[in-house]
Order: sequence, then structure tokens, then C-alpha cells
Amino acid sequence: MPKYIMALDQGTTSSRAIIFDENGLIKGVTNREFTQIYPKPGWVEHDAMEIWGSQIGVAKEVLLKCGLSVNDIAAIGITNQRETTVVWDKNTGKPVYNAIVWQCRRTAPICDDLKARGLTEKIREKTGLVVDAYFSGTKVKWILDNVEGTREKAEKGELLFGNIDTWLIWNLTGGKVHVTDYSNASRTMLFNIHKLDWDDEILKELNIPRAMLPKVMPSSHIYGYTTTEVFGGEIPIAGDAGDQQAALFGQACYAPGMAKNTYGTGCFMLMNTGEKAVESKSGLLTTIAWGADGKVEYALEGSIFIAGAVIQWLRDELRVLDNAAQSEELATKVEDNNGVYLVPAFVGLGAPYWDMYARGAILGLTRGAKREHIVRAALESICYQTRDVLEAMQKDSGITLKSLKVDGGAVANNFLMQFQSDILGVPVDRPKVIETTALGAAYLAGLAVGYWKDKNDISAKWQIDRTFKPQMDIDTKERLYKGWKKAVKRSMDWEDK
Ligand SMILES: Nc1ncnc2c1ncn2[C@@H]1O[C@H](COP(=O)(O)OP(=O)(O)O)[C@@H](O)[C@H]1O
Ligand SMILES: O=P(O)(O)OC[C@H](O)CO
Repeated sequence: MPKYIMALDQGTTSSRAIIFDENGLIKGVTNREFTQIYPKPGWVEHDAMEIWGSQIGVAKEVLLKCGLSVNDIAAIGITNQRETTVVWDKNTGKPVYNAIVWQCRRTAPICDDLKARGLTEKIREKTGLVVDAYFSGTKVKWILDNVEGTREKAEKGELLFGNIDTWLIWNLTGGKVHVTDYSNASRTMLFNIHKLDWDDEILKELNIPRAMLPKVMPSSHIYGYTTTEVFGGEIPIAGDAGDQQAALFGQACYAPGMAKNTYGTGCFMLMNTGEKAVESKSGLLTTIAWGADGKVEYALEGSIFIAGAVIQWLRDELRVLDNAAQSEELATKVEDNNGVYLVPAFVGLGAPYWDMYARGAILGLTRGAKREHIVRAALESICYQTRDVLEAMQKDSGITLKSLKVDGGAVANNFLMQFQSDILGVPVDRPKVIETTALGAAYLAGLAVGYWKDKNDISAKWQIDRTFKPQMDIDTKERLYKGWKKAVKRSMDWEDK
């Protein structure tokens, strides 16, 4: 058996390739940011060819960096930004339009129409999702309705749809394999999560031909092999999961009631609910965690659209930071937020508010408000949003979390982690490997090819780096959170419909 597993982690802002050893430890990482395209306010696109190029580029680079060849890799696991939609021509392999990113709000009117037609409940029952522009279904419809010639071609079976996992696997296999996994399918708003099949009724409502859709497979499975043109040899592609579900797997949250929160571009809290699809009454999503060991398991999810991205915004647009890490230094230069709240509703609000028309706001400014306060308010907003979601999660599941496992790029920020623990009143556990998304994809791939034995083998590898314990007094905590709730209200229903 070759010595390593390679994970390809295609995120919202960067493509990453990571090589893991049998202890689940990182041997090498490479990372490449790619272009974010904002054609209009609220619209977000990526160039699918650039995504493919950057992903394959980092994969080759990491092999070189580690001095490894194709024969050293036992399997590849894919994990991806979810919901982002690519439609391409089956014959040429070329996308017919840019990838429409999960954050894009352009299909809000299509969602309003679905709601007006009384389909909200039916869609929730079948897919576990709320009707929102976030998911892929309305994005596919938008492409077929707006890009010339695509509907005819789709009806003739000449176009294919895929999320980024599907797009990467298609390209890695030289256009031979058109698949996705249960976790990704469950984010399309086209998939019946109980029957485990594409839903003909929803497809009809959105006028999407079934022939465009990929075959849905387990998340740990050999889907195909890389063509020799890619790496000069064949490697089995054996893991596929949406990045948030992959992180749940990488954090070894295998028992019902176990949860993690991932702090990347957005912030996503998922709780394993086992073989039971728990219905949310508090604004969360019911989603498929993964298909593995011959069964499908479910999760409750709280999706926060903007988390680490607010720090990128401070860096790239406001230019008050040189780099993301500097946010910690600035936030700790001041004693508190000085009454300043930042609601990062740049692309509307996700869980538990689901307001496609909310927009970002900075409130509570006075003459004494400094750059440091705004930076601090941005970091605090990530923690308040997480509390919103945790409260909903505890209500829906009836489980009170004793601690929260965290991961993702932004958890390197110690101020963020301490404030998170303070505002939740719950200890926050940061593991040694914070690249748990990639690790989860590697585990899923490794299990499929027998590189690791089973989930117990994996659970034993989870190691803690640091626990952040709550230190804030209850009055301060509640006063701060109350301010947040007030600020959120002001940001809602801002954009005209
Ligand atoms: N030290 C830090 N403090 C706050 N935010 C950070 C820090 N380091 C990275 N980030 C944020 O984390 C995000 C990157 O995390 P990552 O897990 O790579 O995200 P993604 O997979 O969504 O691309 C960026 O949005 C960045 O602004
Ligand atoms: O790119 P990330 O890691 O922020 O993840 C994006 C999510 O998958 C969107 O649902």
C-alpha cells in the first residue's frame, strides 16, 4: 500500500492540496487563492477553468514539495465549497457560464416565486432546506433561463451540471465520470434526502432536465481513477464530501450529538444526528452528513454566510489590515467594542434568520470609535452569529453541548476563540490539525481503499491543541449579546425586493 493520502480541498477563496500520513498528520500543504468575481452588488462568480487550473496546480506542487510521485499516493479525497454551480458542455468540457457561487444572491426572485407558489413546506420536507438563493437548484435554473442556447442543449442531454466536486472529478478522470456524493447532493435543493434520489417534482417546478444531474454515490467509494495526463499515473479517487460535512468527519464526530464549528469564509456548525433526519423548528437545515459503511447519516446545520470573509473585507476593501492575523493584535489593543457592532450581512443572512435582503451594517459609532473597535466588532460578529446558531441547535436537538470542537483557517486567532468561549459560556476545543476539512476527505478516501481500517482507527488520532474556557461574567456576556440582537434587526430587510 502506498504511504500517503492526498486531499484536494477546493474552498471559496483558495484551492488547497494536502498530503496526510497514516497518523492523519500533514506531510505537506500547498495553497492558491483565485479570482473572486463580483459582476453586480450581491452577485458572486468564479471561473470554473481557473478553479480546475489552480486545484491541479497545487496538487502537482505538493507532490513536488514533498518529493513524492504518483506511486506514493494510495488515494485522493475531494472536498469542496458546496452549492457553487457549474454547467458545462459534455462534448467540449467547457463551462457555459462562470460558476455561480453559493454566496450569490441573484436568484432571490426565483426563490420568492417558489415561496409565492406555496412550495416552502414541500421543499423543506423533501430536501431539509429552506428556500434560499444559497442552494444550487435556482442557480441551475438561472443559467438555463439566461444563457443563450443552454436550455435547448440541456434538453438534448448535451449539458452537465455539477457542484465543484463533480467538476473536479469529471476533469480528473478525463471526462469519464459524472458523479457526486450524498452530502453534496443534499445541498442542491433538488435531492430528496429521505428517498435518496433527485426529486422529479422539484425538477419540474424549476424546469431542470434530470439528464444533467450527476449520479449520487456514497462519500467513501472508488469513483474512478485519475487519467495519466493529470499526474502521469492512475490514482483512485475514493472520497468526496462537501467541505462542512468533511470537517465533521475529520473531527471524528461520529456519534449522534457530536458537533463542530468550522471558521473559514463562512462559519458552519454541524451536529451529527445519526441515521435520523431531524427536522428543524429554529431555522437550521437538515442535511446529509455522509454516506459511508453502507448507510447514510444526517446532520443539523447552522450556516453563517460571512465569518473569516469579514476579515478579508477589512484587509482588501477597507484596507485597515495588512493581513488576517493582524486582526488579533488590533482587537486586543482595546478593552472592549466601545459599543460598536458590525453585522456582516454582505450577502444576506443565513441561519437562523434567512433574510436574502439583509445587508451589512456598522452600528453604535460614536466620535471615539477607532479602527481597533471596528476590527474587534468584526471578530465579535463571528462569535455572536455562532451563538445564534448554537442556541437554535440546542433547541432543535434537545442536547446541551458540553464543549465545541472548532476548526478552519480563522481558529488560529486566539482572541476569536476566547471571545467565542466567553459569549457561548461553553469551552472551545481547538485540535492540533485545524485543516479538518481536508483531513475528513482524506479519511473518507483512505477508508474506501483500506488505508485505514475503520472509524475507531480514525477517532483515536484526534488530538487537542488548546481548550479555551469561558471567563466572562454573565452580565457582560448577556449585555453584549443583547446589543448584537438589536444590531441584526437593523440590518434586516434592507435591500429592495
Ligand atoms: N488569524 C486570523 N484571524 C481571523 N481570521 C482569519 C485568520 N486567519 C485566516 N482568517 C480567515 O479565515 C479564512 C480562511 O480560512 P479557510 O479555512 O482557508 O477558508 P476557506 O476554506 O473558506 O477558503 C479567511 O476568510 C481569512 O480571512
Ligand atoms: O469555502 P468554505 O470553507 O467557507 O465553505 C463554503 C461552504 O461549503 C458553503 O456552503
